[in-house]
Amino acid sequence: MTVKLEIPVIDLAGSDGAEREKVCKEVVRAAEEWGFFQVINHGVDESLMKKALDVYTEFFHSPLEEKMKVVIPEDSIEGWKHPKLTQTSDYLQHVSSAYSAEYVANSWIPATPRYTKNWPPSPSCLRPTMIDFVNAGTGLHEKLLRMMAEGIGLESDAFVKYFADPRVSIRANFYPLKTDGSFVGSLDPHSDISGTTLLTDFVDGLEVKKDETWVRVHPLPSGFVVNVGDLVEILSNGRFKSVLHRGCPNESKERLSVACFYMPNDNAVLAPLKELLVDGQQTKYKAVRFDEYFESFLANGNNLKGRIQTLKVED
Ligand SMILES: O=C(O)CCC(=O)C(=O)O
Ligand SMILES: [Fe+2]
Repeated sequence: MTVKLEIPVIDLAGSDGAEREKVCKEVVRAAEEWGFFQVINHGVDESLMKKALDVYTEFFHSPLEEKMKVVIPEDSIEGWKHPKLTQTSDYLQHVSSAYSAEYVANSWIPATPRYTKNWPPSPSCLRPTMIDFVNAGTGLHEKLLRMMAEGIGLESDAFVKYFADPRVSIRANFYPLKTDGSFVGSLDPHSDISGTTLLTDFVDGLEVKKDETWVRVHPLPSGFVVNVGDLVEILSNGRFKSVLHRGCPNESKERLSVACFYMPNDNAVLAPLKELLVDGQQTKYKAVRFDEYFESFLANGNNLKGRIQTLKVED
């Protein structure tokens, strides 16, 4: 008999009351064993999640001239990119070689001119929707990081304190339904550069590496798919896993995924938490400043787990 593997589903309904300790342990187990899980009853309004998918669906279906207004400029990674219809700048070359689906990526927090200038102007409800969405998403990221810390016996803010003045980015990936001869990209295997990532996605297509197999995720309509990013792997000294995953088109439906990345500010220095280096535990990662880690991502791309390997301390 083959056992069908599924990423864990965690109900957060009791997580602010008497059940908190139990739910924290479930989050910890999922972050250790899978690096991926789904959460339900997470407190983010389901209609806001649906609206976020709707505004991006409208964006991807808008005429080329509309999308070209926010095409990724030469010196940036923020904006819209289509692997066949847009140029790839030198700056983006390494990153985009591993990424071949049509996408739009923007940082929404902080809302400084560096980022706001390439926010899609249409549809007109995209900006207000996404501002609400990233604020709600930020609350959930913080909550999950607190639960991970509490679940391993640390102070609740042991992880979140590294994310003061965070950068919160959205990457919407579009996988149209393949009709004969038409181009449909996919997102090559990668780990995320974030602390944590929340994925909103109602159609199957995400696949997660578990040991040596690719496991397909079946997203629950009102749930978020959560994954541990490289930065939480580093902070937890490898206890929580930032695992490879890939985005595939669906065989019978158009598919859209909206990833919300929770990242620290540029100056944050990430290293395994001192509280975890007890009882002979050695540090497994070198300290790195977030802007430098991000630059290494731009310079080397997402070549599987290559990026985080550069920080590994030899045994
Ligand atoms: O589209 C997907 O299923 C994966 C999205 C993803 O992993 C990302 O945007 O980082
Ligand atoms: Fe990802």
